[in-house]
Amino acid sequence: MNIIEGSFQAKGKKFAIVVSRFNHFIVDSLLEGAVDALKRHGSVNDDDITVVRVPGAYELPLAAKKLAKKGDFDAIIAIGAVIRGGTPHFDFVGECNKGLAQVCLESEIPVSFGVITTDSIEQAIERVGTKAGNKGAEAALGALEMVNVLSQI
Ligand SMILES: Nc1c(NC[C@H](O)[C@H](O)[C@H](O)CO)[nH]c(=O)[nH]c1=O
Ligand SMILES: CC(=O)[C@@H](O)COP(=O)(O)O
Repeated sequence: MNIIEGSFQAKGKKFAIVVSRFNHFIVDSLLEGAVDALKRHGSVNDDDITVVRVPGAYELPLAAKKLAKKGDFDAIIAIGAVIRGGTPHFDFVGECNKGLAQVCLESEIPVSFGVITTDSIEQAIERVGTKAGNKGAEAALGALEMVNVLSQI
């Protein structure tokens, strides 16, 4: 039986992190977790990490598409925090995953999903490094593994 699975090792590989500024007090911790994971687990050089900031989660897919089209990156990590408010706006902004998945499939470049969608600030805080881990780091680990897996297919 042949099994293809990836390690996290990615020295020399290039990563773009597209990060939304909305809820920056949360997103900053997601970004920190993602960069830490790339460096500590992937041995990725600082110069091989590019951070692109956009206003909000709604803008993540367009920035990811432009980055994928440049062809300079082995993977893209999308980081954001969509926190439910008092209107259905959450339901629309949170759908940025559909655009990100489309970029991933069309470009055949891994676009990992580090956008948290929570009903409360407390839930968001739990997902940036307290009770529920750091979702930015998780997204980075997913990108590291996919770069390796795709290189073996
Ligand atoms: N409410 C949140 C937003 N809203 C802003 C949109 O993402 C977008 O930037 C705006 O509609 C202009 O096009 N964005 C988040 O990332 N998180 C939110 O909770
Ligand atoms: C996720 C959102 O768009 C949200 O922050 C907007 O808040 P509101 O629904 O109260 O306008």
